[in-house]
Amino acid sequence: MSIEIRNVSKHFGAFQALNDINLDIHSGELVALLGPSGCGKTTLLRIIAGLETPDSGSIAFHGEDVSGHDVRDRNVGFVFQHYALFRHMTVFDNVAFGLRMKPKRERPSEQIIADKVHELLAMVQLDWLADRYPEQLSGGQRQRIALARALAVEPKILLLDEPFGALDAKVRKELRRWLARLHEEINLTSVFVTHDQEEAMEVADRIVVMNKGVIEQIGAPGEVYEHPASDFVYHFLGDSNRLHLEGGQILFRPHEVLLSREAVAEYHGAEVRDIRPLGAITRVTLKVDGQNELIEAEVVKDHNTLVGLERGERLFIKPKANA
Ligand SMILES: Nc1ncnc2c1ncn2[C@@H]1O[C@H](COP(=O)(O)OP(=O)(O)OP(=O)(O)O)[C@@H](O)[C@H]1O
Repeated sequence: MSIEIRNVSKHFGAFQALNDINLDIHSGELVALLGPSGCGKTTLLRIIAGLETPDSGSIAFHGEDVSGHDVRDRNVGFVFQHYALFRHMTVFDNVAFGLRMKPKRERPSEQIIADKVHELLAMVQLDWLADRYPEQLSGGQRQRIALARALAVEPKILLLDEPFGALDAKVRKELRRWLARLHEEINLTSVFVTHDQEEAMEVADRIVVMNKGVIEQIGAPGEVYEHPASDFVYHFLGDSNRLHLEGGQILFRPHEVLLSREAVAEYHGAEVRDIRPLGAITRVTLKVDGQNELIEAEVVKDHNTLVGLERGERLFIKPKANA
């Protein structure tokens, strides 16, 4: 099911949270809304869900205007960061909840509900936890159960608001990959809010970069990273360095740098301030002559300039030509 967002604006008092948002999300797509805190991501997600009403503009699902439809009639699933499971219910009952709440005419039999719940729990690979209570689960397990619960009513659209925000880095990574795989298996349209560019790059088919209530850029992860439409997008999508030159400046990413132990024409002399091995790469912090802003260079850990390198030594650097 596709989602068409047309000229959506939203104020909270004098504050404009969304300013004339236009966005088409294709059927089966996994789209990330990415931007800094307060840029309006959650507000847009809530408007898609029907939890919030825009001041102007419309939302259509597959061409049908749903602006006037109540949240219950939109058939969307949610997974929100703090959208807790019901504490007094087992995992099984949590996942069954949405089906049991259906009006009597549409409600499946208990047997069909049980089959469906076990199928969903198997899909999130947690069927063995069916009889547990939420407090007996880890954070990552709870998020997967929340996802199973959201999927139980077979929504055509799934909305995720920082679903992995509260988890530690390793579990987040596992869950992200798992979500991307799951998304390929069941043909859902999903919109995913995050302020973490790595999360958006890793999971999404397309990224919508937002800032101060407007969309700065829409594109595939590689596209927005390689061809940022604005300085804001460039800075938001990854670490960046600024080298001041006579009559201008160059922006470049930490990996877009050439290093040398010897002075070379067009290279800039710099003092090594810090050397951080980060696994496969090593980050070197440099103070370039004549500028106070530090530069971070990232090179493979066995790069020849790193051999025996110590703080305080001199290196020579040059941003790569395509930077
Ligand atoms: N109900 C409300 N009343 C007043 N202001 C609100 C309300 N909801 C949101 N806002 C404001 O609108 C702006 C956008 O909020 P929103 O939650 O959409 O941001 P966000 O991009 O999701 O940020 P975060 O990443 O911090 O969740 C914020 O400045 C927020 O304070």
